[in-house]
Amino acid sequence: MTNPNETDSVVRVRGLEKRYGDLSAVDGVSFDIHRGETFALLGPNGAGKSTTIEILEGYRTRTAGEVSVLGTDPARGGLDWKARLGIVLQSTGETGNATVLEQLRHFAAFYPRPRDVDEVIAAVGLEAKAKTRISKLSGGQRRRVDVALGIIGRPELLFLDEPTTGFDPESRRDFWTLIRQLKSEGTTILLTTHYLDEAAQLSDRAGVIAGGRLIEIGAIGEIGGADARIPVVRWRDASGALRSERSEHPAATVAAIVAQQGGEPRELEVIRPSLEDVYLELVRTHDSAAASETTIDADQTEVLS
Ligand SMILES: Nc1ncnc2c1ncn2[C@@H]1O[C@H](COP(=O)(O)OP(=O)(O)OP(=O)(O)O)[C@@H](O)[C@H]1O
Repeated sequence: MTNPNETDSVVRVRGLEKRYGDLSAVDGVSFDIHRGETFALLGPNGAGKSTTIEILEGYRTRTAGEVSVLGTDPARGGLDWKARLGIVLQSTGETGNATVLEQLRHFAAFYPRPRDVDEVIAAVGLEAKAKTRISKLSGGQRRRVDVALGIIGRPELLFLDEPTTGFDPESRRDFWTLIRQLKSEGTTILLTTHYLDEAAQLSDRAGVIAGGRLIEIGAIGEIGGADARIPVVRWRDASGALRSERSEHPAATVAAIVAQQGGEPRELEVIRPSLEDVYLELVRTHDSAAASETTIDADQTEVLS
């Protein structure tokens, strides 16, 4: 059956592969991003996130697979297509002699329907630095310039590759407000981040990529499956041993422990696994499966040789 949303896919990726020599950096990845949604691509260092994003942005060629971004193959995207994208690359690129205001005005002129430069400067919290040279800004402030440049063209699709690296906690919260505002205006967003709380706060859906493969995809609250979010009750029992039990009815479990121990259990806590807990478990399971596959391969090589 066809996915009813499939026709509304802003990004459509099927069987994407990227090899660097012998290394398979992206290995058969498929996913869609629907209009207006925020999709997080999560995964450990070297998983293949930036490679995937840069292929979608038209910055990297692919080895195999089909890709469509705003209805166009990025390998053949022209200037009109590029003007519909907003891109915040992983590395901080802006170091020039221009001031924040000059740089934004300069870039705004490339787009047919740019946002108001002063509004963008305010949105990224750089009013006090508008007339400062970018080379004199702190790392976190330069990152805000990157974000400002990414949104100045009023993009339909915004790529954010680790956008808040180097932000202080308050700036991250301000950034989240900005992203929510862009989302409410209908912007489709592809986000990569190592801050799982950020992904949980901002995204509608997420894909987890490890070793170049998509190991999980789904609604942000359902990643890892329903069981992954079952609360865990932890306590220290009468012998001093640390115990834990997953329970869909944690209050009843706690009551049973109290009854059994005849009093307040020591160090009692009820934890609802966060996206970070679920993500770490997924990646750990993937790593141990990949390690045992390697062992099996090595064993077979021995038998065959
Ligand atoms: N230009 C390149 N030439 C060779 N190998 C590369 C190149 N770019 C990336 N790789 C390799 O491809 C794999 C995927 O890299 P990629 O940058 O896509 O990972 P990532 O998921 O974005 O990681 P991070 O979270 O560290 O940014 C890594 O093993 C990396 O070393």
